[in-house]
Amino acid sequence: MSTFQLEQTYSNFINGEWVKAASGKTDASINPANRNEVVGHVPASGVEDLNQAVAAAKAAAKSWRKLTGAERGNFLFQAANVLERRANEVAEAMTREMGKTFPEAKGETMRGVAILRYYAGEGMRKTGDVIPSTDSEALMFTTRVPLGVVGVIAPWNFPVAIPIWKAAPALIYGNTVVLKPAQETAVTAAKVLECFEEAGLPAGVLNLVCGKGSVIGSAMAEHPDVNGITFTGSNEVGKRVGAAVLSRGAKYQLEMGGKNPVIIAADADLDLAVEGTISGGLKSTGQKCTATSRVIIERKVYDAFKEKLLSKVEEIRLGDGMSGESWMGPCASEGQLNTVLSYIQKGQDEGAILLAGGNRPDSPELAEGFYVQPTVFEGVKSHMSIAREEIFGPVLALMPVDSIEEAIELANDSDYGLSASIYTQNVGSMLSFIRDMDAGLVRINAETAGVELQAPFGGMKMSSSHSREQGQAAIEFFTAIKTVFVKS
Ligand SMILES: NC(=O)C1=CN([C@@H]2O[C@H](COP(=O)(O)OP(=O)(O)OC[C@H]3O[C@@H](n4cnc5c(N)ncnc54)[C@H](O)[C@@H]3O)[C@@H](O)[C@H]2O)C=CC1
Ligand SMILES: O=C(O)CCC(=O)C(=O)O
Repeated sequence: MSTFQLEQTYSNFINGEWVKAASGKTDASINPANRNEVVGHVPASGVEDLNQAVAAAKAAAKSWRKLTGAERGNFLFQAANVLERRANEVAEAMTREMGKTFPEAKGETMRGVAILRYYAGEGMRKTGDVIPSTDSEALMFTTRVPLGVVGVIAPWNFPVAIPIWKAAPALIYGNTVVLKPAQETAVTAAKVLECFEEAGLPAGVLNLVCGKGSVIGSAMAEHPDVNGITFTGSNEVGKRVGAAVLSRGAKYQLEMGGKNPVIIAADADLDLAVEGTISGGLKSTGQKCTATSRVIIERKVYDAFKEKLLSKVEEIRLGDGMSGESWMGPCASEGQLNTVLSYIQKGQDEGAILLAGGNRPDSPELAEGFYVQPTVFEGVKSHMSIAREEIFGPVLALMPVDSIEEAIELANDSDYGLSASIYTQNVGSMLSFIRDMDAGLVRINAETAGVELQAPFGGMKMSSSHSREQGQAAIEFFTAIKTVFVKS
């Protein structure tokens, strides 16, 4: 049972208190499934609100870093328990704010719970190594220290999992945090913060400041007291954030776009491959950085695969994510819908052939939502915009090839390198793909999307700053190594 209530007014969470933006201004967060529904009112904060949050985080850092990892872990375990208890409410906020279906939103919320428990346990694990010194009377070892205050700039597409997979490792390794969520999903972020509050996290350790990216995000990147920034979002903004943080000598981590390919080999299990292509490309309305967008098919099975794919795409039910009938919800915002529609138009203008979808649905009950039909193109050439640029929508581009070598070459013909998958039964093809595919995640007989919280996540080329998030890899960003030499 969800206790979520519409049209509440939310505040920033600074130094353990819920406070309005100093200007008193708010933005309405609306439901992309029905633009007339106001999900909640969220603060439209200014730089002075951010400054207060950073000051609170800086003050709290002194005592937070002195706690043992186990003590910090206990707070994360408590937050996980509260989030688990409130999972329906948080998931409903997410579905209403950004449109993904309720089962997907619930799954993501439970992933947040699992991430919190995973990092709670990290508080008890080793943080250094003993290294033999050339001096027989000395002890030399490494230890790790927190960065200090970490700024989290999060997107709207995973409004629970991404803030948690950034904030939880930051906290367990002794940092304090200021979270700037995407304004589109600030209600969901406030719900997550309520869970930490209920868990009794000390004041100032985790703060929330909602507002425009161009105001709060960029001020955070430039703030002299923010020692590290972890960002997920577009390439354009990511590069700007990275440059601003680098110029003042702080640390940054960027996770950005993808143009993820799936290769369908002639020996693939085609039913499995169709299922993985649809799930990888169209779940969450294609709004995942790991979403499948290029479908590279060996010519021998091109027609058979296409036919099976199109018949499954036709069965997809669009609708409000809160309805059990819906398989695919709307785009997260009107801006995102317009971006997707403009790519569909560009695809046609550049000569690709539309096989399915391509428009907004015509049913009257979907007219007030930001819906677009699941869309499939063929005749897509590598130079076309729909083969090169991240669309972040439910659009698949089919591309035939004559061999696995050509498939891998085409798959690598991209500025991005986040995730890639191949469907094949042949061990040789699997090994070539693992070796030659330039992507941070390579997946065999599995869809491109869906990362596991205990494994490193990140991309090659333009997809990331070459760092990795999640799993034990997170310690590399959220701490600095100290080499200690001791002699009596
Ligand atoms: N890699 C991923 O998971 C994501 C990729 N995207 C890509 O980005 C495109 C645009 O989506 P947006 O929401 O506009 O992404 P965005 O990059 O503008 O937003 C991501 C985060 O950055 C903040 N931000 C915006 N401008 C900023 C600035 N100047 N300085 C610091 N922070 C700033 C936003 O408020 C949000 O919290 C999508 O179509 C998609 O291609 C978007 C969201 C997630
Ligand atoms: O595929 C996933 O589970 C994660 C995707 C992701 O990190 C993103 O879209 O930002």
